[in-house]
Formats: sequence, structure tokens, C-alpha cells
Amino acid sequence: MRDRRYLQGKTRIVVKIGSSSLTHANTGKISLSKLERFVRQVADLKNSGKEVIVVTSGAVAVGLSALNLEKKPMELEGKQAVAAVGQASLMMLYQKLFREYNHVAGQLLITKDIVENAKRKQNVVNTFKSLLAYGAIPVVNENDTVATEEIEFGDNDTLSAIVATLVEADLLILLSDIDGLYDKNPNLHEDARIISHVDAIDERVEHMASGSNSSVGTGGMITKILAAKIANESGIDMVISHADTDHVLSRIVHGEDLGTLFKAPVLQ
Ligand SMILES: Nc1ncnc2c1ncn2[C@@H]1O[C@H](COP(=O)(O)OP(=O)(O)O)[C@@H](O)[C@H]1O
Ligand SMILES: N[C@@H](CCC(=O)OP(=O)(O)O)C(=O)O
Repeated sequence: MRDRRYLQGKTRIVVKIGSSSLTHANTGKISLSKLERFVRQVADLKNSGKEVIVVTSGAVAVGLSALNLEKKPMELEGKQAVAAVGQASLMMLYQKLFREYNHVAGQLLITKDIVENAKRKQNVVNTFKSLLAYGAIPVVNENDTVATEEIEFGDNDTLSAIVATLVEADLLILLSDIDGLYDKNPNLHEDARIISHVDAIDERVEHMASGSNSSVGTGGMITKILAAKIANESGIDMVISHADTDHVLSRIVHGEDLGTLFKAPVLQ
């Protein structure tokens, strides 16, 4: 087991939470207790002196409840409409819960391609910087009206890695419905074993991540590995852990051996 206590020195942390970690498994509807517990932990991390940026999925899940739908529409524009309704309600919930803990949340809806346009990228960076300077908590989701990759392929994972590079974070935490990367899909293989550390993302690691079999989340482990690559290449460490683990955020930041750590190579 590697010593992770150096993680205590991390000061700017991006936390991504997936749809499957914010919803009821049987109905796919938003779980208020899961959301509340997550917000409480983020607020506490912020109280401990860290800067925290949240990347949250869940717009489609909340939209389903709001529109009284049993399941996601098949067609893309239907999903976009559900996300549009859901995003507003999701953000209302974040605003309300953060306010209860004396924090202020600001919404950023972005698309991954902003990195290709220097001006737009700078605008986004400036907004992040300014929100952090005000002591607010940026809450990010993909703009599902403008870009459709997320609701088609469910990839807020790579979005969170891009956000981590934009804000020059020193740690990215992905909270999921699984406690880390296993050597094979644990939902299909009983003998799958968790990997505690990944020092280099090679073909072997990529092979471990087969598709997701969760009905709510959509990206699976492949997009998490991709996120680790993006983060690590910018010198940012990444941890995948289970959102249901008690006090998961503070325990990761205290250096407990939870989930999988993708350690960035030391940049020369
Ligand atoms: N090697 C692996 N290790 C862990 N999980 C895996 C692996 N391969 C596939 N998975 C699947 O990826 C899922 C996590 O992805 P996903 O459901 O998209 O979560 P989220 O909503 O948090 O983004 C796990 O529940 C599991 O079914
Ligand atoms: N923008 C979509 C993102 C969906 C998504 O990426 O889900 P996940 O695989 O759980 O991170 C939403 O908020 O529903």
C-alpha cells in the first residue's frame, strides 16, 4: 500500500459526481438524501480551507421526475428537453442545500470544445477565477442543449478533467457507483479485484475498463480512464471512489487508501 498522506497538501479540488450516485437505483429519480450528503461534504471540505469545484450530472434524472416520465426518451431532442427542465431544478436544489450550509453556488454550463477556442476558453477560465475569488462554489454540468455527447455517451468524466485543467486544480475526485477501478468489470466477474494505484495508463489499464452496465450512468469506466489521462498529463492526480462511502471526500483528502489513485507523473 502506498502512502497517500501527500494528498493532504492539495488545495484546489474538482469533485465530479455521476448520475448513478445521485439517484435511486430502482426508479432513476433524484435521491435527495444522496444529494444532501454530497453537498454537506463539499461544504465541509470548503470550510476546511480547500477550494472546491463541483461537476455534477443528474439533469436528465431530475428532469424525468419533474416531467413525470418513467424512463429517458429514446430520441436525442427528447433527452435534451428533459435535461433543460432537470438542470434548472437540479441547480435549485444545489443552491438551496449549499445555502443551508452557508455557501453560495454558481452555475456553469459548458461544452468540452471551448478548449478549441482561445477566447471562449479564457472567458470560462475568468468566470471560474472570479467565482473562486468570491468564495463561491462553481457547479458545472455539460450544456446539453449545445452539445449532445454527454447525454448520448454520458461523459461528464472527461468534462471534469478538462475543468480540472482549466482551473489548474491539483486533485480531481470522481465519485461513482463503484469503489474504484477493478482489473475487470466487477458486475460481470465475481473474482474482479480492485486496483489501489495506477502509475501509468497503458493498454492493460484501458483493457480493464469495459462498458458500463448501470442504467442511469452511461459513460462507464472507459471515460473515467480517459479523464485520468487528461488530468495526469496536466500533472493532476485523480481518485475514483464510491460516493456512498462515509465521509469519502475528507477521507480521500486526508490520504486514506480509498478507491483508485491515478498518480500524475512528476512534470519536469
Ligand atoms: N474495470 C472496471 N472497474 C470498475 N467498474 C467498471 C469496470 N468496467 C466497467 N465498469 C462499470 O462502470 C460503472 C461506473 O460507470 P457509470 O455507471 O457511468 O458511473 P457514473 O454515473 O458514476 O459516471 C460501474 O458501475 C461498472 O458497472
Ligand atoms: N449532462 C448530463 C450528463 C449525463 C452523464 O454524463 O452522466 P454520468 O455518466 O453519470 O456522469 C446530465 O446531467 O444528465
